Amino acid sequence: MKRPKTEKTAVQQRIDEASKPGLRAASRLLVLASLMWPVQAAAAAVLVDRWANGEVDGAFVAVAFFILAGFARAALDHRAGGILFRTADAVIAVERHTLLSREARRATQIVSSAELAALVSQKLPMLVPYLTRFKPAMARVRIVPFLLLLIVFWFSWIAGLILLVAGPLIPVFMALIGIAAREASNRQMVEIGDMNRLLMDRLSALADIRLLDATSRAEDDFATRAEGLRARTMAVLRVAFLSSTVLELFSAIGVAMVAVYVGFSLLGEIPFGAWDSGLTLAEGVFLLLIAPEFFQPLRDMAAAWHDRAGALSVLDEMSRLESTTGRQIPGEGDKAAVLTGAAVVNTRKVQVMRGDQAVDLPDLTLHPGEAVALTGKSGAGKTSCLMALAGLIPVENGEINVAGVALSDETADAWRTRVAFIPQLVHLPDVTLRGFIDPDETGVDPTKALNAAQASHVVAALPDGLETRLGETGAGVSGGEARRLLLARAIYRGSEVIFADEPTADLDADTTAKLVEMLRGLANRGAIVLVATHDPDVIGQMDRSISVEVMA
Ligand SMILES: Nc1ncnc2c1ncn2[C@@H]1O[C@H](COP(=O)(O)OP(=O)(O)OP(=O)(O)O)[C@@H](O)[C@H]1O
Repeated sequence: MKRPKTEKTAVQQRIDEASKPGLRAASRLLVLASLMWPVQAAAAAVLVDRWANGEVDGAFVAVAFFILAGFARAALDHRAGGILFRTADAVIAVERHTLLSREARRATQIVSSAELAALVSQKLPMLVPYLTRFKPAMARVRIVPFLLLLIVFWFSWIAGLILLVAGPLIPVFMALIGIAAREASNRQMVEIGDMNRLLMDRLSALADIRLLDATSRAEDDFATRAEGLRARTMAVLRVAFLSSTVLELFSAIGVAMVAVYVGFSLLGEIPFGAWDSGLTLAEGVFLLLIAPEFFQPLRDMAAAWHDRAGALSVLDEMSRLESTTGRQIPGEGDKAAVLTGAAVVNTRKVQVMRGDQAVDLPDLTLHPGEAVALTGKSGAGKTSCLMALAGLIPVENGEINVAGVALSDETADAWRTRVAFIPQLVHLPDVTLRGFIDPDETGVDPTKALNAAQASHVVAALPDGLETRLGETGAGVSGGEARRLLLARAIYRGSEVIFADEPTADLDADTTAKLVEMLRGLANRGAIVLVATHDPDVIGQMDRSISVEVMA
């Protein structure tokens, strides 16, 4: 009865499918390359035989065969290697893109960004040795040893029998070791993710750690984690070394036994084993050269065995992530057909989910040219409302209409091109300020927009002005300055709709007044300006206000 195979996950099936043509082509070339060795072995055997008999006839032909087959083997290996690496790179590029675009669209993140970074940058590349070493080694194991066994049996049933007994022991032991390898790799993968999460967490809290005088505790945490990772990595290496040792042992015993048989047979001590009168010198040399090659595909497979275990752990993690469904940000995060309607915004009985909490949004209609304040108690749902209107969180119930169409997966991308969203906490990418304000590289001077957003002095204070790199590794700017830079970008790009979340928080009265004047100016020029705020002065200067109420 056939044993049921372990179900392949969707990720595994997709990767198998995508890598199949490349792997198939490369495996054919590799099998062909392996079969060059019997040609070389035959040429070497003829050469030794002629030399022992003092004949030179045909020696040059044998040498030529040996060299030509060697070149053919190297060329085939080289070509196969190229195909394999190109295939693996392409598969990983697609998987990385799929993974990042899916996780970027999640409304609620299910893994930390540190774990995701570890998966994308450290774990995904572990599929390369799986695709370039393990898979082709498996393909060769299925063909080459059997063909070589046939050849060996043709000359001697004893040599054939030795290989037949020693060969299968290797896969049996590898399968046993494989279980341990899989578990060790799983534990190592978890540890890599945990280490990255701890690193990100502690780095983002460096100032707090110093303030709380907890530096040595943080160091101890790291030391413990690093020790854990070291132990897990050593466990993987132990399994890898153990598998290599087992394999080397069996292949050495197999080759030695063939050598002993050939030696004694040539000395006439073992008169049986060959099909007729006994082995000739050429046949003996040929068998001696073939025996190690019989084990070579098995050795390659064993050397790549822990690559398989590592890759399967990565595939498991990818499958778990892929099978966890959840709410998604609407749209594809891609370019989309333009929405032609006037930028009127309208909501009806909209409810959004924030974590497990349902947040009800007020029914509202916004027209171009309006400056509106969004008010409400802290936690009432002002930020949620702005995000929903900008198409940054999905709608659970009700409907949002924008530019004459329902805000949906199909329309969200196009809508967002018309919207500028200014959050409370701005994440600045690691690009120059010029690149940040002008991502499409239009080359138009951003000075006017920066002046309008009260941000010109921010630029003046930066070491390289507009060419200063921002973001994590660049020059820092304050929260209020970052929001003004984002406003400058909205002005520069001519955004028709501006959703600003407490844009005047942390600003002095003078800057607040100028900023509000600027926002009013944008509305006067036809933009929709919706500002979430607690500031009564700001509320007073808007055309009207809409209140977000906490539902009972
Ligand atoms: N990422 C999140 N995950 C889970 N719950 C959230 C999340 N963001 C907000 N919430 C919850 O949703 C509710 C609305 O939050 P929201 O930030 O929209 O309120 P807000 O009116 O903007 O508050 P504030 O004036 O303090 O900024 C709050 O109860 C909040 O705890």
